[in-house]
Amino acid sequence: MSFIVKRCLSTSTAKNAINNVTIIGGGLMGSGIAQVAAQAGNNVTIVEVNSDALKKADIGIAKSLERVGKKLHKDNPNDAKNFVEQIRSRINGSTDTKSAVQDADLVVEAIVENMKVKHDLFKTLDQAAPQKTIFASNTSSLSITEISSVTNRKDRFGGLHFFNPVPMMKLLEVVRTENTSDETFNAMWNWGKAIGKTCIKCKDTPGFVVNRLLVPYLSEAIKMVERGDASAEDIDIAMKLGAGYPMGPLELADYVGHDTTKFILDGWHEKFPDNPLFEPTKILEKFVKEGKLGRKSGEGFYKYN
Ligand SMILES: CCCCCCCCCCCCCC(=O)CC(=O)SCCNC(=O)CCNC(=O)[C@H](O)C(C)(C)COP(=O)(O)OP(=O)(O)OC[C@H]1O[C@@H](n2cnc3c(N)ncnc32)[C@H](O)[C@@H]1OP(=O)(O)O
Ligand SMILES: NC(=O)C1=CN([C@@H]2O[C@H](COP(=O)(O)OP(=O)(O)OC[C@H]3O[C@@H](n4cnc5c(N)ncnc54)[C@H](O)[C@@H]3O)[C@@H](O)[C@H]2O)C=CC1
Repeated sequence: MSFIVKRCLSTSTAKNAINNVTIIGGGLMGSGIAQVAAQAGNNVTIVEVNSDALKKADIGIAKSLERVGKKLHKDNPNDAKNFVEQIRSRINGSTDTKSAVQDADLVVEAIVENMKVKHDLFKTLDQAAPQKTIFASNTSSLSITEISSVTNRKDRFGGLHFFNPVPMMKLLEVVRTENTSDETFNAMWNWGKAIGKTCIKCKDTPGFVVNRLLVPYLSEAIKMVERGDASAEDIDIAMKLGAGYPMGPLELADYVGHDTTKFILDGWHEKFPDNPLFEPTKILEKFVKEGKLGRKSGEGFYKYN
């Protein structure tokens, strides 16, 4: 009996199994997604625009894995080192989008938050990837239905929205459109669980669940600074000590990155022009113009070294 059960399980696992994962974009989010997939045993390929970007992703992943390795192997630095090397050996880098998806079971897109750029990418991916490949976007704020509209695999397309920093944040929003098939949704859901995330099911509505609530909150915090209602430091202290958040809203905005924040804001302003929450802000415009993108560039509301 147990043999039959096992055989049935392994057959269904094999059918929906996701082993080869290609992540497009190895920035803040893509490198974290690559790391957790590799930690779960997947063969991972990261696609970036050039070799410098791949190198940066590799360094970021190594640093994060060292933190995880130290925790897992507190008393044995050698085991910690082996852990890091073993996981890194499952991650390859490429600058050739087409060849990187040839054998992919799943492609997760984590490039800039811009519909046109995402459309250009998915047109290329749709031509290059085999029929079996599931496509997912990690978009924060764009419609998955609209992103998928340029492909011929709308049934094999969904959203996998991770949270920053990916290795630490337990949630994964699994987004299905009207066109996402049950098989695709189940494969994405099972993969999310297999890589250790707690999954929630979301419809393709603006901001899904978390960002529908988080964006107005961050937006109002930035407007409070702009109006001079309180300093960034005091607002952050207030929300940490008064509401129990691990980071204040301005620290969090620095953590997300102001280029991404501005992309989100501009996109929602275009979509909801009458909503004052999404009106352009001078602070964000200035930050992005000056290259002050937050933690990743060394300065935003705060300075980092
Ligand atoms: C006016 C208009 C404005 C428009 C505004 C529009 C705004 C739009 C923004 C929308 C944002 C969209 C983003 C999105 O789509 C969704 C998101 O991702 S939102 C972000 C969600 N993330 C959070 O909320 C993070 C909250 N912070 C935390 O949970 C903690 O602060 C954090 C875990 C990041 C760090 O913990 P902390 O105690 O503060 O610091 P430590 O450095 O001590 O770390 C604790 C612990 O964690 C380990 N660790 C941390 N980072 C990593 C890592 N990258 N890899 C591995 N391990 C990591 C660290 O080693 C520590 O472990 P110990 O065992 O405790 O030593
Ligand atoms: N920053 C955050 O906290 C979160 C961001 N997201 C979403 O994840 C996506 C990526 O965001 P981040 O990682 O923060 O951005 P990022 O700017 O850190 O990384 C994006 C990476 O994509 C690369 N890239 C751009 N075009 C590419 C292409 N055609 N092919 C290959 N690589 C390409 C860039 O070189 C860059 O390294 C966005 O859609 C964003 O909305 C989702 C959750 C949280």
